[in-house]
Amino acid sequence: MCYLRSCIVKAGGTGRATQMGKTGEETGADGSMVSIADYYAGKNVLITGATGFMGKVLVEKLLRSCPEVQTLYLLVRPKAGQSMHERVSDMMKCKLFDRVREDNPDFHQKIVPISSELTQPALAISPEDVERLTSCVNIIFHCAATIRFDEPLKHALQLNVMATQQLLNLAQQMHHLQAFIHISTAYANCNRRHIDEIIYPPPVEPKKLIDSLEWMEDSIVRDITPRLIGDRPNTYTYTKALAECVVQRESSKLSIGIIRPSIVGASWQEPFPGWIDNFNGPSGVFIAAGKGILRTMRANNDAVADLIPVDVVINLTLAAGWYTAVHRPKAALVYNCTTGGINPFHWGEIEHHVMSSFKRNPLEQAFRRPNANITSNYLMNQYWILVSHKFPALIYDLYLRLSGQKPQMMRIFNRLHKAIGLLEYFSSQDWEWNSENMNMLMSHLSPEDRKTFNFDVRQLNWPEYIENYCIGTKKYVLNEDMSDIPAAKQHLRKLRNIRYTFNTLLLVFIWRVFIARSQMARNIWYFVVSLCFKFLSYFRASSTLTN
Ligand SMILES: CCCCCCCC/C=C\CCCCCCCC(=O)SCCNC(=O)CCNC(=O)[C@H](O)C(C)(C)COP(=O)(O)OP(=O)(O)OC[C@H]1O[C@@H](n2cnc3c(N)ncnc32)[C@H](O)[C@@H]1OP(=O)(O)O
Ligand SMILES: NC(=O)C1=CN([C@@H]2O[C@H](COP(=O)(O)OP(=O)(O)OC[C@H]3O[C@@H](n4cnc5c(N)ncnc54)[C@H](OP(=O)(O)O)[C@@H]3O)[C@@H](O)[C@H]2O)C=CC1
Repeated sequence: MCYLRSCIVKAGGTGRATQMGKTGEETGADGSMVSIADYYAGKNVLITGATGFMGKVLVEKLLRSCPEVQTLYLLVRPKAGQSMHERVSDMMKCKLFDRVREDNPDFHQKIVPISSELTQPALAISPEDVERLTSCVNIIFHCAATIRFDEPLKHALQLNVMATQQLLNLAQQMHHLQAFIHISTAYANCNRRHIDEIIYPPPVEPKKLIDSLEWMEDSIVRDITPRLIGDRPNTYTYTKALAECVVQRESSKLSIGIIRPSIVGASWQEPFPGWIDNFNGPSGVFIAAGKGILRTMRANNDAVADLIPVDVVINLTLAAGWYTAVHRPKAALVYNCTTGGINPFHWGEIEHHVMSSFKRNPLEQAFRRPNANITSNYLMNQYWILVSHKFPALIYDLYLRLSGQKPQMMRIFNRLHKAIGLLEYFSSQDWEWNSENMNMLMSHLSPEDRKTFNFDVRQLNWPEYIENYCIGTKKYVLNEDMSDIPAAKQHLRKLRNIRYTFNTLLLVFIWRVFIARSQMARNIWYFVVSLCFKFLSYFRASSTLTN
């Protein structure tokens, strides 16, 4: 991590290294503010994290709604045996880009991948590429991050904090840079209940932490991590808070905007409703519930579920890029991008709508009928984990073993428990975010831009959104076909019949055991049977009389 320390020292030591590019294009010929699409026309944009969930949506929206944009430079690394070019070309083939492809089949010509590994010295960008970027980039969107909650602290620090610092260093060498937009998270300060659009003092001086961790063995870092992160739940929120501080320190040299989305979910409207491509956050929980695997989770029914659709976040991000470049605010502007204070929806309501949506549009080959319940009671949750997760998993694994297959259900449940254990912190409490800057930004948009770059979540209809979200997980995450819904419904009916049969057999068994042992149980049984007989004979007699 030696080079990382040097880059932070370097950044702190340099004077005003960058002359923020002047364009003279901020206002139209008549003195009015340029529209967002007009602003991006002819601009060169640098994007990190473009292969990720939000990065892809950002690239798509820029190409579709700002068709005159000059070039998108994407910092990408080779991964899983695929070269950077193969990765970008695969990305552009994905369904998300269908609308752009229709409008402009040659859109790929605007995309230039740049090889970069963000955890390496100088971001591992070649000198030629550095030259190219510093001479032409006008705006940077920094989306790359590790969003894993269980990331070892050193790695989270390298990617979320140090890579951000290195990118800021690069930004300062850019001759025509007008805005640097950093994607943070609304939970960077989740140790507070009320969160304003300001950058709070960091939990620790980032440079000091880097210096101290540099010489430490990974095992020691692991041991002291809980002490370091203190009242934050994971290394992710901790390092994102440090990153904000690092970004803010450059705000005298660069025009900076910081976007803080809450829990980013499937798209609301654009490019089509329900687009989602991963298991992160609530998506994995929805899928596990839809497959009938997840039956119980700790969450507060009445706590606000601060989900925000990905297209809303991206529209706000592009608008913030425009505003930052045009207005050049003196201090970094923070935009809390949340729904809770504007159009609240609660975890209890989410549970209800997710369940009813998966009943209407079931997933294929469900393990059990979808029926998940959330509870804030720890003991209750543990009870249901035992009865509804572990017991069925044991039985199913026994069945797999007996039929000569490898048992797998217990392993799946263990992973599920680990994942939901990490999410429960966020579903068991609520936060209040101030969103004045989001409102301020909206008030600066022309009516046309407000439509094209819509981030007005007051219009969001939650039940409809959740329905499209669930369908999106089915279609785009699990690649299931909607035409298979009748078969999936048939499968659910089969599962219901199996359950009824199993329950009946269990009841008869328990009763038989009970009856064999107790005279009182036998008496009750005869009494109930004779009552039924009497009722039946009365019913038959009265129906004969009426006829
Ligand atoms: C009825 C409903 C009721 C609702 C109740 C409430 C629900 C919601 C609750 C609360 C949501 C709150 C969320 C707060 C958010 C904060 C906001 C942000 O700022 S950041 C974003 C958040 N970040 C994360 O969500 C990362 C969380 N994930 C992780 O940290 C790790 O993934 C973890 C620890 C959960 C699991 O790690 P591993 O190493 O065990 O597993 P791995 O490799 O990540 O994935 C597991 C399996 O999933 C597949 N998988 C993962 N992503 C995939 C993809 N995109 N496509 C296909 N498969 C994928 C993988 O291939 C793997 O499957 P194979 O075992 O290999 O078969
Ligand atoms: N998803 C959410 O709910 C929320 C996300 N955010 C923030 O939004 C941003 C984007 O999140 P999201 O799109 O969901 O995350 P993803 O995990 O989907 O994407 C992360 C991106 O970062 C890139 N990346 C990671 N490590 C490196 C590396 N070493 N070198 C180069 N690139 C790297 C990934 O590239 P590769 O494909 O090569 O791995 C990928 O493109 C993050 O900053 C996150 O903190 C904020 C709030 C909520």
